[in-house]
Amino acid sequence: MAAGGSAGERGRRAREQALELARRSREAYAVAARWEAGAEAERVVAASLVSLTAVGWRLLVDRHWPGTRAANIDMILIGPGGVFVIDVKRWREPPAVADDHLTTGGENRDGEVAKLLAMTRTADEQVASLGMSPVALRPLMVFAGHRIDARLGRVRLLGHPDLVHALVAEPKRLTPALVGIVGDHLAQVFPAYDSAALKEDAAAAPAAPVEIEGGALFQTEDVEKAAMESLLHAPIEQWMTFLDPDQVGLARRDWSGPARITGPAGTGKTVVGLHRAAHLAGRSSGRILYVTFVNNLPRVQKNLFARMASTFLDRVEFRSLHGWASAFLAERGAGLTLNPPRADDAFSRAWLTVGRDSALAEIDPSPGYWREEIDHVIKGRGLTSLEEYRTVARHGRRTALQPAHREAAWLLYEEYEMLREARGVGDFNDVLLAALEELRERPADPPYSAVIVDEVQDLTLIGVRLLHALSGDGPNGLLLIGDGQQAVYPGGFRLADAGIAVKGRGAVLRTNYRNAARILEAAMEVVSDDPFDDLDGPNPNGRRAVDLTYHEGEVLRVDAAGAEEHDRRLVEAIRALPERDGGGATALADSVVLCRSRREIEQYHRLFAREGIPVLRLESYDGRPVEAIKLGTYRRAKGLEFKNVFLPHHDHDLSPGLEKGAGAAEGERAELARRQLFVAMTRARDLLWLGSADKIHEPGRTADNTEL
Ligand SMILES: Nc1ncnc2c1ncn2[C@@H]1O[C@H](COP(=O)(O)OP(=O)(O)OP(=O)(O)O)[C@@H](O)[C@H]1O
Repeated sequence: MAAGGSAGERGRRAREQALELARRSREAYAVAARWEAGAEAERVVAASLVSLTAVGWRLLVDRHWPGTRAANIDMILIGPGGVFVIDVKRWREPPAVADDHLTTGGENRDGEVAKLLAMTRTADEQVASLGMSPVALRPLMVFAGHRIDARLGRVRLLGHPDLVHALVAEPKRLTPALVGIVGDHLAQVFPAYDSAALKEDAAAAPAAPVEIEGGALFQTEDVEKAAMESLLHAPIEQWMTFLDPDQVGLARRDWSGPARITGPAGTGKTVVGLHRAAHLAGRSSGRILYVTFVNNLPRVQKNLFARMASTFLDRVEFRSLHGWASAFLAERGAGLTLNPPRADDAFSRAWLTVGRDSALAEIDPSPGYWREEIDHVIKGRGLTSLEEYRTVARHGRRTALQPAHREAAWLLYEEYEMLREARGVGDFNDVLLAALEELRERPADPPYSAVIVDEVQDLTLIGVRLLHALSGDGPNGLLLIGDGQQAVYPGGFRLADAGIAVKGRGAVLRTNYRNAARILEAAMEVVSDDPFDDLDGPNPNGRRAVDLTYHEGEVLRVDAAGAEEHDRRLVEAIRALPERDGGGATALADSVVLCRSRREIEQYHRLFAREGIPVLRLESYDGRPVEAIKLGTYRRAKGLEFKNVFLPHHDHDLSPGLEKGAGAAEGERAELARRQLFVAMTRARDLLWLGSADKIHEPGRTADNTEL
């Protein structure tokens, strides 16, 4: 069901709200008449805002600006749509916005914008102490007697006829109780200059309704339309406005150089990253790059950001690392033909020629292990000579290599490079290497004022170097967010290898806001014995201290006698979702089936098609609700979350045979498989369905694990 009830119900509520506002506007006009003896136009502005108090808003008028001797803030408006710091302007000539400047009658008025922004920053401090993010606080310039609806950076500019419906249309951020709490707090810290000037509640004023000269304060139909629009949007989630004190502190902190945020799964790292992007966008006019490894995540993050801080949407670029690097190279006219299948083919040939029968087979006879060695260790670290490779610490790779193995691996790498170049194609690492070279020769223009990297643990060293080259070491320039326990690619590095120093600029989040306790416990069980690497060193203990925010949840384990029964029970469980969700018809929208391989995905896609269950592949998912079950790989699910998560054959890669008596390389593979499963399990908020079958159809391993 769409947000806010049925269409008929929404329409009725929107109409009621508009009529109530129109009725109250007459009373408000009378109140404003006593407050503002000045011009008619100003009285109308005041009356428009006072009338909003009839539908849950609170108005503070003529407040003292703390920290100044005599300055005042015209008004502060607190309501369902957030908090607005208001400056009322009575200009003879209409306001105009062009090229990021405010003018009137050809005169520049940027100084007044700067003053309003400075006032807003004081209010930012105050709301932050309540755990409220500055994204919910907006500077608003209202123009008496003129029409305008524009933005200038963070500042919204509205003419009085556009005022009421623009505010009513704002998505819902604050509940009535929160309007009260925030209003009381702000009333205290911004004391009234002359409290007798205007009663905050127009209803309490003993004024008789009067007819307003020149007609109504606003068009009732416009307000009705705006109220409808607001009701159509789902209310903004709580974390988009309120954070815990640690999170607010991190989002607003001033860092003198590169910084780093870590924390176990679901502790709000991305939430902080998004709020920080908004905070930085509000403080400078530069562009901000928000980058992550997985391809579809930027779309999801962009949509979240659009809901929580639409004002800054055009200032923050959400990109995947490879997407950004490819576009950057294309922009510079640097020709590199990215062709992963042909690069794979070059690798297969190289393996057959110099790998398969070499010393490498003693360690691991499967080419996949060595492809990863090249992708993540040799090329991924930008090594250029065997000498370098001989001594490099292969963080995160558990298998020790003798000199003969390193020599053989290097030979394989050189053969691969030769064959790849002969084909005239590049792989994903080549894109990053070329972008880094290009950037070192000709820096980005204009440069980014900040680069925020999410899920940094999935990047190769070259990827991190590239982003560091983009951001530099300046204050608040680079923020690395991630969690080594969720690394789903082998081979790591230390920040020192990338030349990045974060000493004294690191923080750890510890409160899990996502998973129900049972789900987190089941996930932790999988990795509790595995040490993991976090960019600044090894972490010996897989079981980490996490505070939980309590909510109900369930882990459903299904042990089927065979693959057929397993799949039948999976389909049954998916069909039972609406009932579980109390008859809700949108259960599929917040549910996902995650698989270990692409082949398994194809298999389940066919099954769901046969069963008439609508499917949306994660490649096409952008975070907006669609009434279809999502389907994707564990890796593709990085950074996402769903109410219900189904993991068919979840334990297939964890069979004890794989760990016991097997070589170190297989042990390493099993550890990686456990970590990937951990990531998949921690995507679930309320329901985690874990399927296993005694005799299953072997879906096979994909040779290519790349998820780009
Ligand atoms: N302050 C908060 N109040 C309420 N909910 C919150 C808060 N912070 C985060 N959340 C919730 O927790 C969820 C997880 O947050 P987020 O995705 O930022 O975690 P994460 O640490 O990046 O997770 P992961 O590393 O597993 O991807 C969010 O989607 C949000 O619903």
